[in-house]
Amino acid sequence: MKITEIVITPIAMKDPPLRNIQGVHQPYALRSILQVKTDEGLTGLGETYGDLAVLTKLRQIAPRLAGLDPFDLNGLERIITETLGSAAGLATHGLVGEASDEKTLATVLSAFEIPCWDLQGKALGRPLVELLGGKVRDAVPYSGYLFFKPATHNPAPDYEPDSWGEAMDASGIVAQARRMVSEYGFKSLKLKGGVLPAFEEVEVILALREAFPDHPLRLDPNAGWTVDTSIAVGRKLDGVLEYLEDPTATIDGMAAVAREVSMPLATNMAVTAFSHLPPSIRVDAVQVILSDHHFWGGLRRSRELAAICRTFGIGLSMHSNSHLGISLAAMTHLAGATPELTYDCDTHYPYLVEDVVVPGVLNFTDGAVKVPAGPGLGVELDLDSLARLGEQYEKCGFDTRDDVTPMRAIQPDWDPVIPRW
Ligand SMILES: O=C([O-])C(=O)C[C@H](O)[C@@H](O)C(=O)[O-]
Ligand SMILES: [Mg+2]
Repeated sequence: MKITEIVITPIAMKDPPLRNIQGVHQPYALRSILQVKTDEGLTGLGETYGDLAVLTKLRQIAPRLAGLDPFDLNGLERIITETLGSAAGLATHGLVGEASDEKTLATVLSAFEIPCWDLQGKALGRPLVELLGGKVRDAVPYSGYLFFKPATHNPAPDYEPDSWGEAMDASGIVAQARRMVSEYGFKSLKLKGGVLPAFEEVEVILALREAFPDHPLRLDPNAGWTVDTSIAVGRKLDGVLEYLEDPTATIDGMAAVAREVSMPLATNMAVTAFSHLPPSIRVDAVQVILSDHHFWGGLRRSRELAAICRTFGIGLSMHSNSHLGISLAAMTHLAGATPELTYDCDTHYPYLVEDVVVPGVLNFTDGAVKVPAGPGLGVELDLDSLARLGEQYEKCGFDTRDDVTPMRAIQPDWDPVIPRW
């Protein structure tokens, strides 16, 4: 089997005004959808970031992959490494740690690796989970991801406001959690923090604890706090949190907090590449790593990360950014075959109102998504939806994720400073 053509379609999907330390989500989230076509008539699907900097790199690589066998993942990596060379780091939105050449290569590799896996599965007539060693679980549990949010974007886009309404205080977040739990059955809850002053977020967590006595809870202010604030919050939430995620920036900062608090510290900001592991392990900076195949280099690399975590006694969870069904399918196959992944994975999927995959395969039951049974990723591309979301991209008026500018429309003097509290 040989790759003959790669079609890359940037798309924009409606996204609610979700708040975080940087500001607020734009009215559309951007993704790139990949169709890798072969001489055998099979098409492998992929999904990654839609930011122009990523898209440009994908377009640079795509023509060079003509003739490659989708089973040759080492060959894929070689072509990408040779083409990008010592590529300057991709600009990122600041919520997944520092940009670096290592992460640029890992991001681009992952974007093309997933469609190759999809092709391998399709060629063999086997679901991807079987190519990764077989199922260790039939369904992958996800956590309910809670966000502070205003009711509408400002200015409001020309589509119906999202159905989640405003959630800027404890009662709004508890109501959001109730809907997440009743509609999706989530068994754990994660609050995106860094929005209110730290001790107000503590009160929101305590309200969640009261409303959901048995749900493991997580709080993630995306490095919005100083070391001292993080320690004070950690002490106050002793026995309440399953883990505290990225309270403060840097490996040294996390290590200083970890020495003083009882709960595990988790990260998708301080340790986001293999080169971060030795310095982090040396000082026991983090006890849980949120893997993300989109920037850790794909599924093979994610499994290598899992092995390192197992070796060093580090827990493994999974990070998400706003994503569509192709990414959810890849996350579910990976988690379905990775025994080290013992924490419920993150997902933004409940906030999605439009997708490029044909509905029916990816459903949440009791908070979990069944590992798709069809060949490869087990999801089918809906070409009409792809075209519509592609048109939406052309019209949306931006080509890069930016949470700061829309926040300044709400608060003109907004400064996304870290740490804030
Ligand atoms: O765990 C995290 O840090 C994230 O999920 C990063 C995301 O970008 C989140 O902050 C968001 O969607 O605003
Ligand atoms: Mg995080």
